[in-house]
Amino acid sequence: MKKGKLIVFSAPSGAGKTTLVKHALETLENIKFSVSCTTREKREGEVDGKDYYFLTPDEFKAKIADDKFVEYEEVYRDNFYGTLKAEVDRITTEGNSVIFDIDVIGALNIKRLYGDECLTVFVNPPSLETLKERLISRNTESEDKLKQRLDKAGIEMEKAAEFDIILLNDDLATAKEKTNEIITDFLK
Ligand SMILES: Nc1nc2c(ncn2[C@@H]2O[C@H](COP(=O)(O)OP(=O)(O)O)[C@@H](O)[C@H]2O)c(=O)[nH]1
Ligand SMILES: Nc1ncnc2c1ncn2[C@@H]1O[C@H](COP(=O)(O)OP(=O)(O)O)[C@@H](O)[C@H]1O
Repeated sequence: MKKGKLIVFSAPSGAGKTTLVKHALETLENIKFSVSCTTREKREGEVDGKDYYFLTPDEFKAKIADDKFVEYEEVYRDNFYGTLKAEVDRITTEGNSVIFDIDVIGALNIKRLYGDECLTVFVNPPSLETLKERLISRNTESEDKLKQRLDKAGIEMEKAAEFDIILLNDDLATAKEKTNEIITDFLK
């Protein structure tokens, strides 16, 4: 059986990567989502084991000590996020490809580990102003968390050139179409 490949979507918070990754998962075959571990609080509508594995900081640290992660990061102050080795192995050995929604540093680390078997896609918002509007309209973050995410966005956008592909998410329908085209081409 052909082993699956890895497709990593990354972007500043609010750029739309979760929306685009969900669309790809709903409309394309043979790709599965790499469910990450996180210590952040569950948002309304999120499901443990589907959106994330929600862990306590102690549970997360135990997994670090047991060397269970391909990569992990302290993404925003006090919050850990990480990709489990077992998650990637399970999906690829089934013959499926893995799609990730992870931060910029994590994405570039995965690329370094998997090379040509991995495609990195940076989702670019049309502007920082639009990014802010999208984050406010998503209505998931407190004032303090919103600021953390916007502060980090500028630094993340400087890393865009290190990705294989930069995808503009302006008109949503166009970006969804482009997302599926990029993935289909890579998996050919
Ligand atoms: N390095 C790394 N980053 C992750 C992982 N899972 C999620 N992230 C990133 O952590 C950041 C925060 O994610 P989240 O709290 O869901 O907020 P959102 O990006 O605003 O929807 C985003 O950039 C995610 O892509 C992971 O396993 N590893
Ligand atoms: N092209 C777009 N135009 C307008 N709103 C969008 C677009 N893409 C995503 N959104 C909205 O912006 C918000 C942030 O998108 P989300 O996918 O959660 O971003 P991320 O996962 O990158 O943080 C959501 O409310 C989403 O519905």
